[in-house]
This record gives sequence, C-alpha cells and structure tokens, in this order.
Amino acid sequence: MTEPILQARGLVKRYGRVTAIDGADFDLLPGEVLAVVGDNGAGKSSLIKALSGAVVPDEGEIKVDGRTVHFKSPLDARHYGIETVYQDLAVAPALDIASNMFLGREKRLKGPLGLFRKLDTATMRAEAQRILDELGINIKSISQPVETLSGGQRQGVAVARAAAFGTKAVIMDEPTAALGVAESGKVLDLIGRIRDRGLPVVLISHNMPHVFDIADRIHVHRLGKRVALVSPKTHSMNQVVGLLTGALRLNENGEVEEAGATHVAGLK
Ligand SMILES: Nc1ncnc2c1ncn2[C@@H]1O[C@H](COP(=O)(O)OP(=O)(O)OP(=O)(O)O)[C@@H](O)[C@H]1O
Repeated sequence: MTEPILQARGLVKRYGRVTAIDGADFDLLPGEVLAVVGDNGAGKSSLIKALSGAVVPDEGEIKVDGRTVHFKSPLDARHYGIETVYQDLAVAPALDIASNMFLGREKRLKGPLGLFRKLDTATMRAEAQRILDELGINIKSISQPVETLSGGQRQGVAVARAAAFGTKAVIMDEPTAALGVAESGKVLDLIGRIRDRGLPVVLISHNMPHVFDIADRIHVHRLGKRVALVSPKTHSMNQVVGLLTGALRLNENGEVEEAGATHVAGLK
C-alpha cells in the first residue's frame, strides 16, 4: 500500500465547549490533489490548521512520511516541507512580488557584503521569475508591488511561493473563493501543474464543480470528522453533497446509502 505523505489519526481540538475537530482522520497520498469538503462549521479549517501547525491538537497523531510529528507552529510544518496558503494570503501588499515570495526566507549576499546582511535582490528576483514562468503565471514585472496585481495574480503569487518552498505538500484554504471565473480557472490549472510536478495538494473548497474538476480524491468532513473518502470518478456531485449534509452515509461496504436506512438481519 502507498504510504501517505501526510496522515492524521484521531485528531481532537476543543475550543472551550466547542469541539471543532472530533476524532478526525486524514490521508494525503503522493501525487494527488485531495479536496476537503464540508458544510460551514464542519471543522475543515481547524483540521487544516492542525495539519499546518497553526493550532496544536488536544489529542491524536500526525505523521509526515510515516514519522510522527508534533507541530507547535506553522514554522515547524514548513520545516517538514508543508506549505499552506491561507484565505487571507498573508502577503505584504506594498512589497514587490519577489520580496513577497521570499518573505521570511530572504536571500543574503555572500562574501564581505554578507557581513552586513545585504539582501540579494537580483537572485531573489531571478528565482521568483523562474518559479512564476515554470508555473505559467503571467505577470508583467517581478518588481511591481503586489497591491497592483489582480486577485487572481495575487493568489498566483501566494500559491507559487508555497509551491517553491513546499517539498512534501501544499495546503490551500479556499484559493478560488474570492475570484472570478477566468481567474479561478487559472488557479485550478496552477494546482494541476503543482501536482504534475510531484507535489501533492490539499484543497479546501466549497465549490463542487471546482472539486470535481481537479480533485483525485475527496475527503468529506462532517461534524468535526472525516465521514467519507471518495473518488470523483466513482461518486457523483449529488452523492458528495448528500454525504456532507448527512442525508447520505457510507455503509460498512463503502456504499452510499440514505442516512435513515437500517439493516435488520433477516428482513428484506
Ligand atoms: N478559535 C476558535 N475559537 C472558538 N471556536 C472556534 C475557533 N475556531 C473554530 N471554532 C469553531 O469550531 C467549529 C469549526 O470551525 P471551522 O472554522 O474549523 O469550520 P469550517 O468547516 O472551516 O467552516 P467554514 O467552512 O465556515 O469556514 C465552529 O463551530 C467554529 O465556530
């Protein structure tokens, strides 16, 4: 069996009396786009925060490449090669594209000038341009401030940053939520290219057509836990919606059935 790149078992996270994650399992396989879907408040963001080090779970286990990890902060997760693109993007609008891509990981000049920790702007710009080109992100000038970009281009920069530094996985929380149709299409293409370069992607999305467009598997989250893991090839959009609302469920054979259905031995 293929070993998951990122795995969780029995995660629990409580906020006072609210249990945001309630014994959740999670598996991301190499080379896949895994969509995480669920109703508002199902606990998707909390799950992703636990997997990216932004919250520390109260219970449960997280593994990267089969090794148990204890993330205390997003920096810990980054250290393991897990990059996250949050809804608010966390970009610095007044800084240029290259500065944003290297934010917190700036390159410094070596040699005597390095003593003064001078930024190696030329190298950062060249590398940022190479990454954008490689991912097919079209931006006029690498030195333009991020605030002059469209929403889709900003999203492209944030995703490119994650793809450039992620070595194990990229996690994206609703990357197309604020975008129009054309820009969403570009971001979905970008996600496909990142997967094709060998980096698995976790995509939280409310947009079922997008999910069915790009995902290899769909993790359905409900009431704080994973209730189904299905393929868009074998399951319909209606079935996935039924699973996430609780109208449908998977039975012990993995078949979708109405949640009210009961099986009594001997009765047909
Ligand atoms: N920091 C927090 N403090 C208190 N409660 C929280 C906190 N974060 C999340 N919750 C609660 O945990 C539950 C799960 O929230 P979460 O944001 O993880 O769900 P979600 O599936 O991502 O929802 P949405 O799709 O609406 O973003 C909700 O009831 C929410 O109010």
